[in-house]
Amino acid sequence: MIEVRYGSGPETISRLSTEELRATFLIEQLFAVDEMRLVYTHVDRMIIGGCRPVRKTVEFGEGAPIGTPYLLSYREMGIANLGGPGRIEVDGKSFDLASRDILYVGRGAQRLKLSSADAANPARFYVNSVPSQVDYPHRLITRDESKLLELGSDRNSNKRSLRMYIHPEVAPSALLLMGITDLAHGSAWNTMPPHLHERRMEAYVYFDLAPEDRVIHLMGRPEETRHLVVADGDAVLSPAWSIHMGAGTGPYAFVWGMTGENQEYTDVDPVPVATLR
Ligand SMILES: O=C(O)C(=O)C[C@H](O)C(=O)CO
Ligand SMILES: [Zn+2]
Repeated sequence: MIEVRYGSGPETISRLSTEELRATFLIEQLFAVDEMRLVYTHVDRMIIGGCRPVRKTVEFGEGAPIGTPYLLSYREMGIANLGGPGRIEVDGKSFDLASRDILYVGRGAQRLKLSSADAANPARFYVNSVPSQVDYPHRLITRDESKLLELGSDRNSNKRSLRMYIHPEVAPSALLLMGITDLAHGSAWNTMPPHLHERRMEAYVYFDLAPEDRVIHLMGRPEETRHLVVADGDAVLSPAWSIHMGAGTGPYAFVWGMTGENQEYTDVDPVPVATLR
């Protein structure tokens, strides 16, 4: 079984109730204990998943739910570890992931096994997978190997460190991009100025949020924004027509993943804040 999200067009967003908006664009509490939860989205066919192996090794990779021999017969995948140290075995080859490392899994992988080094401090694995017709080797990308961009300012409460992991300048892939952004202490706003990228969709998962805190995530057309109130471990879908930005009531970080026509991180149209409605 795989959950399916069909998404929605920009013309319907103003008619959706809060619950409908959440059911369409928000994936709540993604990180299931001892099982891989996978959500198949029809937003550029990105599959989003999450898992916390605590008492056992979690295995996945079957293709039946998506009609292919294996899940990754025609797909590539990024798996970020957002928790304690963990291990991923891909067809018998082991990769040890520290917190904030990302594993790139190339097309053709068949069986994946996920485990935690310490059940008291379990790994938290976050998955983005997109269609691929190219073979790139599996590759562990450590936090130190990622490309760091320091963004924002204290004045705008949007200081943050953006790290690119699956990106042409760091680790090649067919069409997946993936990275992690950390807000600086005292800053609240991510993705400022907001932007659109007509040629790519995007997904965020927010993490390292205290249980009592929330991120107010803004989405929608610039001239008609909506908001989603998001908790730790929730993922948000951002179709190509939607802005994506947010402010937290406390410290947080998020993983961003993208796919579409290109991998040009700078192929974006900034939207001046003053034009938002
Ligand atoms: O805080 C940011 O800025 C981001 O992390 C932006 C995302 O990477 C993004 O929206 C890429 O298109
Ligand atoms: Zn973006």
